[in-house]
Amino acid sequence: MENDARPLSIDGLTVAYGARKVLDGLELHIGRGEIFGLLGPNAAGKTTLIRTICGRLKPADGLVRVSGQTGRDRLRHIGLAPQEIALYPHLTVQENLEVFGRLSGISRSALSERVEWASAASQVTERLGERVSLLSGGWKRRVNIAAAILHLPSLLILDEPTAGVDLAARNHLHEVITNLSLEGMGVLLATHDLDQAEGICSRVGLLQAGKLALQGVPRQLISDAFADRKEVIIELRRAPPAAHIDLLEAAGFARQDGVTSWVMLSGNEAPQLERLAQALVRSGLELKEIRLREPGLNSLFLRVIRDKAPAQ
Ligand SMILES: Nc1ncnc2c1ncn2[C@@H]1O[C@H](COP(=O)(O)OP(=O)(O)OP(=O)(O)O)[C@@H](O)[C@H]1O
Repeated sequence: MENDARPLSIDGLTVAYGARKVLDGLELHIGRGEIFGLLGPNAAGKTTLIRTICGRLKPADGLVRVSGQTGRDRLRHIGLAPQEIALYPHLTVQENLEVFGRLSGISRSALSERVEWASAASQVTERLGERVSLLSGGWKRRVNIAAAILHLPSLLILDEPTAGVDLAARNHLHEVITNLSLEGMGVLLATHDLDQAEGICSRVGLLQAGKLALQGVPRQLISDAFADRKEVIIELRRAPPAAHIDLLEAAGFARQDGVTSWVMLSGNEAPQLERLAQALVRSGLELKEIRLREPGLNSLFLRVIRDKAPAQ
């Protein structure tokens, strides 16, 4: 697009470490007010993509534009809240924000107003006077975001913003992120948490083989893939022996977590849970529970990853 002023516009991005291409012709566009969920298994290249957007890796090919700017000019439009908390633990929240504000080039006269705005937007105002080392993980993550937005970026990049925080703190962070998007920021949210992505992202993409394999609105992607089909979940009392694993796999079940939880996508007909449970018990499986679940992003991405994985 000519004069593309969207918060993020990436065309044909290829990044390699030596001969190994990690990103291969990737396309990604994030509009104002959009929260884009960057998903992908370990080593898919999420960090590589973030480092390239932030100018820390040089692409072999392609163009990254942030608010229409390329090269180093784009960097001042980016706010990055890295996965590792990047704050001075012995300084107070206010002192941290002042230091980061000065480092990002905010003038002394504008600094206190910006600190006030960023701390209100990240909901940390009540903790401004506290030392960062005394804050819980959830509060630190919010201060991390406040530090990233002081210079009013158009693109906010969040790398696993809720890693290691409890549910209440996670919901609070979601509120902060959603409010920032409502102010017009484009948000790139890298996460392993598919429930989180489904809950707050306007669009998501699965990074696989150097490209965004699936991109779209979460609910739409799920209904396109599954229509009205449901997932049958079974929980076993103990790990099944090899013969039973073969039997489960032959019936269409795949492992969920560990070896006692299995999932199967139903056909278009409503599944007969009772009959299925009886058949499993007759074949010797120690069934603890059987239930239905609506498929979600988890189910979709597991399916894509499995389908594309090389045969063992
Ligand atoms: N500096 C480097 N030199 C060589 N290879 C690298 C380098 N950094 C990353 N890689 C490789 O590139 C691939 C992508 O790594 P990257 O860290 O971008 O993935 P990721 O999706 O962020 O993973 P995770 O979810 O585990 O953080 C991996 O196979 C990794 O081993």
